[in-house]
Amino acid sequence: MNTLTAISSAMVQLDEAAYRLVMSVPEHRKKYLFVLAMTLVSTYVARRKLGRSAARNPLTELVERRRVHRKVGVDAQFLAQLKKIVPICVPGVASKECALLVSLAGILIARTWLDIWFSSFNGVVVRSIVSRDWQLFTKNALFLFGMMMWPMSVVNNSLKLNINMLALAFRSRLTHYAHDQYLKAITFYKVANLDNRIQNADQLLTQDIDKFSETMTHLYSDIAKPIVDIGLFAYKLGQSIGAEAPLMMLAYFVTSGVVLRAVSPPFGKYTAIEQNLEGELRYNHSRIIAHSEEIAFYRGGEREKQIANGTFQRIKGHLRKVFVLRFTNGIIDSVLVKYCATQLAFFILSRPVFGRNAERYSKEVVGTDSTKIMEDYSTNSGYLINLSQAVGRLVLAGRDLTRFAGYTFRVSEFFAVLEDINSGRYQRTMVSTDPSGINEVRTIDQGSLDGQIVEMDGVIEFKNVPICTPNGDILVPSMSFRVESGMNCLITGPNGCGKSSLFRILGGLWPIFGGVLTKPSPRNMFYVPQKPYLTLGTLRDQLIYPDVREDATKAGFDDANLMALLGKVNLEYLVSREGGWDAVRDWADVLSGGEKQRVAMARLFYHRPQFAILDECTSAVSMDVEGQMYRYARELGITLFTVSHRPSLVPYHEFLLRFDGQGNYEFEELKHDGAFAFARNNGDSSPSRPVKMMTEGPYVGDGHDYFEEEEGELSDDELE
Ligand SMILES: Nc1ncnc2c1ncn2[C@@H]1O[C@H](COP(=O)(O)OP(=O)(O)OP(=O)(O)O)[C@@H](O)[C@H]1O
Repeated sequence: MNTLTAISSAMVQLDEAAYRLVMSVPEHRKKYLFVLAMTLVSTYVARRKLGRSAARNPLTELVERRRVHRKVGVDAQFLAQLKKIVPICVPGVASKECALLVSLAGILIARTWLDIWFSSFNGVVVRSIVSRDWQLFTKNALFLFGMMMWPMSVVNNSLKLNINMLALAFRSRLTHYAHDQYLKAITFYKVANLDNRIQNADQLLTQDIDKFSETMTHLYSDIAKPIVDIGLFAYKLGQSIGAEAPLMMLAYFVTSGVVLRAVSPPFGKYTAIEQNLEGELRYNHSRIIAHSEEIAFYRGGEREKQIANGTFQRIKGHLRKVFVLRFTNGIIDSVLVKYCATQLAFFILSRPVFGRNAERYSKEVVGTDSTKIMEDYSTNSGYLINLSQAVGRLVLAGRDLTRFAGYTFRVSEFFAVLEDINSGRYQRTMVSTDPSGINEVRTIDQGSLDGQIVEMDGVIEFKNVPICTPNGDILVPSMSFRVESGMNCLITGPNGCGKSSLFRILGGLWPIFGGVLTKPSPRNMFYVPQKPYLTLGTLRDQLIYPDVREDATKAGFDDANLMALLGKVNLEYLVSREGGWDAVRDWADVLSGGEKQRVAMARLFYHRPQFAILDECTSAVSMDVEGQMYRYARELGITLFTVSHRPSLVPYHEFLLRFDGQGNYEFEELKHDGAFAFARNNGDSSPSRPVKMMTEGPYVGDGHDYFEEEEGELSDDELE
């Protein structure tokens, strides 16, 4: 009993102290103002520092430049972005996400009801102890609580489960949407190569979408529950102490919320910068993994370390300053949201005893049973704590909202870029060469370009088509030539003259700025690059990529047919060496350079397109196997466009397209000797060749024929 009396008298004293403290605020005002002023000054200084260092750091500068007119915060732009993303997350009232949102709301209400129940239950238990009523105590503390612990436990854990499921459902919707848009046609290529607004698509597709979904779900519960709590606890408190109690508390929180909003730094913007910097570091490391062999040969570890450390240093600098900012901001938060609110709570709780109606309360409610004060104090403080926590969560949710605005900005910008690209528009920032140093942002709308594409089988024709980079830089002002099915064409020229660019235009990767390009549909054209792409999956998957096994079966290919194709590139041994067609390996590591190129050629034979673009794709293959592969391609009726500097390939081509690297080109028919005749006589079914020469611009040969000299092979002169 002594302990209980001590507790109860301590509480009364605490109340009195709180009352006196509140009453004596004018004396303390100076101290409060001093602490507040100091905190504001340090916040301001940290913000200034962060702003300055962000401007110094080149990557942040880039981010800033791109966002120069787009402040990230909780504003109209944020709402507009959210309005676009939310329908993706919740597609309709009949969706699973809507059901999860409703069930989450139900669980939140149940949780609030349990909190209310617990507050009054607690009061009764305290009273039963103070009044030494064993029966009342056992009935409540043991039996009633023993029963209620089950629903409380179930509700609390259901809340966690529902929140996780909802976040996963949002993430799933967003990820599928992003995959659909990003992996549609060749959008992923355009994001990386044509448009330069998105730097780290991988991070956006994984981490940012995940964070966005998680934050949105938590914000829903952190906003919806407090709102319900505020209504219910304010009502209960009003019933118990009087309407002025919840009103005072709410008025205080609104005021402190306004102050907090005014002094809080733009954490949303800092989150966006942080995400960009993190993406940069991840990119550094993924590059090291992808190019480990080259880096190892160069002994480039030290240099890569410098680059990675430099990026990490920028993250560290940024985070340090954000942490300091959070610290100073946290002080204001705690003082305003926690401690000042607690003072007010003490004052409110003392109202029944010290307030205007203290006498009436003492006579009518308490009477002779002073333990009633204890019960009311406990119950009311439970209500008040819940009310304060609810408001506190709501105020802090406001801060999370700015972080959420950062994720929303990144995700919505990504989706906007994907939408732009899918509707044929891309944007590039051109690095300025003029002294003003102002970089130009150029938007290119493919729909408004003059170039025209005509789809026709059996022919590839360039008619006055300029070879331009996506920047609009002209490599060849106007190009015209025609190649029909069966007429192989060899392309040569110095580095950087536009050979691959021609293919990128032909393959539809780059836009066509003018003229008319006639070509077969994409499925009748196939590209074989110098560094073959090997997919994740089995050995069979490497051969039939991008088909899957079912497609291969439908096309009449079983493992025996595939083995025959491997035979055409002398790779039959691969099946037994790697453990069968279903073996799954990291193919980029287990195959040698030449083997990779031969697998890529076998893939070409599997697809058997009308036209194939071979971009130095046999550079690592021995010449005898190379010849064998070229002959087989002709047998299959595949017309080849080959970029190569090897004269040994001349016999397999009928035309030569030479770039001079100055914007001129020459398209000429090759005259062959016996070597060519040999090649043609091996199953050549080409139609008669039109002899057509188109030369654009004043082509002046520079004496260099752009063929490498190969020992034991025919030189260009010999072929002529
Ligand atoms: N994505 C791009 N955006 C802008 N310009 C590019 C892009 N890719 C290449 N270029 C530019 O186009 C020019 C021609 O490049 P291309 O790859 O066509 O050369 P190439 O003739 O194939 O050279 P190489 O023999 O070295 O492979 C280069 O100067 C390069 O700077």
